[in-house]
Amino acid sequence: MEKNTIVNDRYKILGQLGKGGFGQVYKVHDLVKKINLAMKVDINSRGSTLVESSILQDIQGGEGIPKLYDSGKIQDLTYMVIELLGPHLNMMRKSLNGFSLNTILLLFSQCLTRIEYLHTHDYIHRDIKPQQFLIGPKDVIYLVDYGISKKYIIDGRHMSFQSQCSRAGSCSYASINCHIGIRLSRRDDLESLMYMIVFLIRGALPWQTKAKANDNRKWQVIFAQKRAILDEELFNGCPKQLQQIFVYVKSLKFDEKPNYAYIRDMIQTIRNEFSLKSKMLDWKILERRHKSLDKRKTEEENTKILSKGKTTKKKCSKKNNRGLAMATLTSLPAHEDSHEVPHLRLPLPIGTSKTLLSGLDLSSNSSKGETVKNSFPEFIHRKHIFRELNKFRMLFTFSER
Ligand SMILES: Nc1ncnc2c1ncn2[C@@H]1O[C@H](COP(=O)(O)OP(=O)(O)OP(=O)(O)O)[C@@H](O)[C@H]1O
Repeated sequence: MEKNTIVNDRYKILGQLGKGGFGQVYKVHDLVKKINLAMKVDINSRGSTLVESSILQDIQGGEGIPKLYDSGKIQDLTYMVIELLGPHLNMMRKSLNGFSLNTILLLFSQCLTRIEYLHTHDYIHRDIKPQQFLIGPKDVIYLVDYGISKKYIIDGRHMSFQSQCSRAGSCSYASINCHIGIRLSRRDDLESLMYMIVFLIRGALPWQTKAKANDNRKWQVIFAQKRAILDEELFNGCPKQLQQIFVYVKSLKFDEKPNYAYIRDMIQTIRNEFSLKSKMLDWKILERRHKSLDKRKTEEENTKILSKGKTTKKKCSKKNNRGLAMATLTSLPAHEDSHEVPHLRLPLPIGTSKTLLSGLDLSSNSSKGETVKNSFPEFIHRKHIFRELNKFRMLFTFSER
C-alpha cells in the first residue's frame, strides 16, 4: 500500500515495517487514537489475518503479547491492527555483530516464558524463529506472528497424534518431527527455540544452505543435515547445559507437558557457572556507555569554553546527545554490576558470533580454539553501531504514543 493511503478512514500508512509469506506489515497512524500502530495485511486474500487476530484475541493480556487494537476488511483483503514494536532479534543481532552470552540467556528466558504462556492458553506457535521475537518497550521481548498457530487442546483434551501431516513453519528452525510429517505439539516449539538459541550463539546453523526459501529441495537438504548431525557437533562451543536441555526437549512425548521450570533452572545454572549477574541487554550497555561518553565530551567542551574566559555555559543540547539510539524506549534499569568481560578462547566451528564470546570462559574447550581478545563493546566500531542503531530508532516510536 502506498504511503499516506488512509485505510477505512482511520489508519494512515506511514511506511512498510516488514513482509512475510502471509502478510505485509505497515507502520500506521491511527487518526482517532492519535497513536502509531502496526497493521498486518493479508497479501493472499485468504483471510489469514482474521484467523490470526482471533488467536491474538484469545491470548490477550500476557506480557510480551502484542495488544490487538482492531481487525477488519478492505475490499477482499483482511487486516489487523496491533501494537507497534521494534526490530526483531535477528536484526538486532546483525547490527551488534552478535550478542553476549549474558544477553542470549536473558533472551532465552524471555522467549521461553512467551512460549509457555502461549501453551498454557492452549495454543502452539509452530513457527518459532528469531524473526518472531520483537523488541518492545522496556526491553520486553514480544512474540508475534500467530498466522499458523494452532489450538492443541480441544474440548479439554490434547489433540490426537497424527503422521503424514504437511509441514509448517520455517525450514531452518523446523523440528525433526515437522520434517517427517508428525503433527506438531508443544515439544516442537521448544525444539525450534533450541535451534534459535544455537543460531544466536554461533551466528549460523550448520544446515543453512544457499537454496531458495520454501524450495522443496531446501527442506530435503536441510532435513538430511539435521538428522545426521550429532548433538555434540550442534552444540560445539556452547555451554554444556544447552545440549542437556535439547536432549530433554527431544525426549518429550507428543502430548507431554514440557517442564519449563527445569529449562529455566538450567539457564540459571549456566548464568551461575559463568558468573553472569547483569540483567542488562547488550544494546542497553552500549546506550549507557554512549551516554556517558557524550556526557564527558559535553563536560570537556564546557570546560574549554570556561577556560577561554567565557561566562555563559554551553547547554547540553539534544544535538550533543546524537546517536543515543533507542533512548526513548525506556528508562534505564539499575546498573547491577560491571560489564567488563574476560578474554577467552573457543573453537569457532561455524559462523560464531564474536560478541557471544564476551563474558564466556570455556577454557576447557580451548586447545583447538582461536583466541578472541575482545572487550565488549569496544571492539565493535562505535560509529558503525550507532549508525545501525539509529536506523532502528526510525522504527522505535514508543515515545510518540
Ligand atoms: N507489531 C509489529 N511492529 C513492528 N514490526 C512488526 C510488527 N509485526 C510484524 N512486524 C515486522 O514484520 C515482519 C513480518 O511480520 P509477520 O511475521 O507477522 O508476517 P508473516 O507474513 O506472517 O511472516 P512469515 O512469512 O515470516 O511467517 C516481522 O518480522 C517484523 O519485522
